[in-house]
Amino acid sequence: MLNLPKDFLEKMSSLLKEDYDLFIKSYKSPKVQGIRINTLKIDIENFLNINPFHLESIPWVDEGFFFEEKDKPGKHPYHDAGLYYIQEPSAMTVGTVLNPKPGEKILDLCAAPGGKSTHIASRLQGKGILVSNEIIPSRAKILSQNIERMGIKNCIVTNESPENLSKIFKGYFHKILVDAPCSGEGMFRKNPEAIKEWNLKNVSFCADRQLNILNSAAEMLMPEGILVYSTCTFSPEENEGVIDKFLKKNKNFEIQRVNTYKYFDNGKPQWINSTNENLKNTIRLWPHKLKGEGHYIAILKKRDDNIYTTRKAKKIKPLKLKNNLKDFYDFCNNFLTKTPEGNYFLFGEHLYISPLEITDFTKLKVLRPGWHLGTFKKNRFEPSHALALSLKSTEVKNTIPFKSSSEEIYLYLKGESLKINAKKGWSLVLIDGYSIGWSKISNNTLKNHYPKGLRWNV
Ligand SMILES: C[S@@+](CC[C@H](N)C(=O)[O-])C[C@H]1O[C@@H](n2cnc3c(N)ncnc32)[C@H](O)[C@@H]1O
Repeated sequence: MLNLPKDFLEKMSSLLKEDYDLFIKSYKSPKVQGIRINTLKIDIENFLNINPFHLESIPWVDEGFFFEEKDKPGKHPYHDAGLYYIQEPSAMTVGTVLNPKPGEKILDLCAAPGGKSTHIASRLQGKGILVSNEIIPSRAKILSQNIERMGIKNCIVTNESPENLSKIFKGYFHKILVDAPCSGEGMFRKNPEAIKEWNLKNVSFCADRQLNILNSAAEMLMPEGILVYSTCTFSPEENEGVIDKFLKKNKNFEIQRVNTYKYFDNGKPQWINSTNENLKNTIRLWPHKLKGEGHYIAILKKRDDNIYTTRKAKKIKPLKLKNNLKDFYDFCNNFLTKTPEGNYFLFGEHLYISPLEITDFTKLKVLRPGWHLGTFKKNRFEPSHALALSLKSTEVKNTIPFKSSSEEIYLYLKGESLKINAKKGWSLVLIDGYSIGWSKISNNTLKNHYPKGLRWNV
């Protein structure tokens, strides 16, 4: 049994009353774990046909499945191929509640390590724009790697404060997710480290910070836009309390009912002595009521009051470096069945396609300005790992198909060269038909282009 703080236990006992014993009992059961199928790469039925794990459907998320501890999906090559994302089952609810639709412009304001962003991207199905932002640089890097691993093309990764972002993107987004930094009470079972950082002072610090983040988010939403707020904590101050304060200041927002599922609980206005009965239309997920950890989710809708207009942004500039593009076109003609098209954008020697119609990145810290296609080297173009992971086998001329049961796939992931009888040039390595990385063939040898930092060393 975890060593939970006394103040926390007293507070939960006074809030939960007769449910308290059940709640405490939930800390004796093991944490629940899930994978979410990346439908950008594989549909659910096809995944279930090749599934090597012991999976059970998560009833409230179409793409979600519980797995068993012994499965270790993080250590299977399918993970490296981006066929799924390991995500806590309650956390998967947030992407479902946001309900992204292809073509929408969506901001994930507190995005690292990327669970919800990768869910949003899979629902966008490559259409629309996702801006994934993370304020902490090291975490933003991990976010960017996860966006790459999942083969996402239409995402920009930024490393900014919500306040700075709001200066650039006024009234720009259809939907914004604020998955706020919180006191993490709902994750004590999954991440016991969070227990050490918990105290009542921190709860109130988190609540103030959450309100500031929400206020910045509100400015970036277009009229009729949807703002989803979520936390992984139980504390009413950080949940109903933050929403109540936000609504008092932002009169042009209203709560929208979250579709409930039989194991979800409703928000508790009585816990913050609020008269706003609409807070009951927000939801709480409890570890003693479902197979998942603690979460809180609210949907806020912005009324059309015409006070915000989309900022006039600079349009994408066409590329001037025609010679350099020739190497890219040569690569596409030789090795792809179709040239990727869109707003080409050069970031140093790196070629991207930006999903944004604006390029005013000068005032923003941008880690990934869009779909990374590759790098211009001397007299040649080298395709990127991001391009490999986003391509389907039918989109390239040459493939090296390995089975997940083969020895070769493990040798490839370890970065080894292999003797192989295949056509000269760039070839996409596949695992059971799904892209996992590049190789270059010459003299019947596969030169390994799996990124050095990702190679397996076991
Ligand atoms: C709950 S986590 C996000 C988890 C993520 N949405 C996911 O599903 O993988 C909250 C994130 O907010 C970031 N954060 C911390 N302070 C912040 C601030 N002042 N403004 C915005 N984000 C902040 C944290 O670094 C953290 O990565």
